[in-house]
Amino acid sequence: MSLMAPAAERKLTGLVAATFTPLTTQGEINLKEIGRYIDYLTEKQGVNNIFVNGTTGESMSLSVAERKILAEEWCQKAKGKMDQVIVHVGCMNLKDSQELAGHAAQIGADGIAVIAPSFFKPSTAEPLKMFLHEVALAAPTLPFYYYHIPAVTGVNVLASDVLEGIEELIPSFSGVKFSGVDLMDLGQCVSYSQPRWSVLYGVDEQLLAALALGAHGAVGSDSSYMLSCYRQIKKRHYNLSLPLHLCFLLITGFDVGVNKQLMIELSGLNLGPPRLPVMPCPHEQCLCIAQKYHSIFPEC
Ligand SMILES: CC(=O)N[C@@H]([C@@H](O)[C@H](O)[C@H](O)CO)[C@@H](O)CC(=O)C(=O)O
Repeated sequence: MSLMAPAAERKLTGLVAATFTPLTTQGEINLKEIGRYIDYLTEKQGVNNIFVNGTTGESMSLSVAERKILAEEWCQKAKGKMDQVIVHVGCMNLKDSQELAGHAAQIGADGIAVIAPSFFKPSTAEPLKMFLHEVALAAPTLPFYYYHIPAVTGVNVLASDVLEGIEELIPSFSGVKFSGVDLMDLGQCVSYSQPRWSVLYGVDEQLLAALALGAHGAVGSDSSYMLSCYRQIKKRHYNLSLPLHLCFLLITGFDVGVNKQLMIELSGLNLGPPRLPVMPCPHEQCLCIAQKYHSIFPEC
């Protein structure tokens, strides 16, 4: 019997790694690498919490069946090694999202996150909250996080408007993964946040500002390979190196393909290529980014 309190009683804080989805060179999901990935995160990066099948994990390019198999493998391999596994279950339609939410509950996930559907977009907070409510009903006891990422979804509804009154609609509501750049909206979310909620920031380039505004932690792809580095930065007061590194990445053209390749270079994991339409990173560009990374963080 586990002595750990149920996830609903464990507030999610700190740096949560958004994981990449390992694929084979033929583009099929590669379950074999997940155990090694978890060990790399716990042993080399000191990661305790993961966020799977999100943007970094290319969830929207995966089938529902693939997402289920992956979520199951992440949860199984994380047992006894990670504190919490949050599974992103948002899809373009309600039925698939509900199916994945119910599945996440069955496989012992510690929480679910849901993105706004972005083909038929909600134009105000109300229909979005109704959508989130319907998904939450499929897994009513699992901590529920709203995943706000307006630059990707094109859903320009303030996260703070979504949060207002949501605890009455979704009793399992546990916070927001805020991947927007509007720090005023983030601040509003923090001030509206209930004691057991987590406001987790997701734009790594602005993480320091978000923490200053009271965010309780972060969910980011960079935590997969930079967490040990963040600790060095904290120790040595290199506060500016982090945005510097990330800004360099952005200038050189940063997307999931580049990010995945950088993770492969730094971790040695076999993560394979991204799935179309995301293109793999040209080898030269990746070497150049890895070199820059090592020049800014020689000790990492
Ligand atoms: C659009 C995107 O991929 N954003 C990343 C960031 O960590 C991002 O890679 C970083 O800020 C560098 O731009 C995360 O917010 C994504 C994330 O947490 C997820 O996988 O769901």
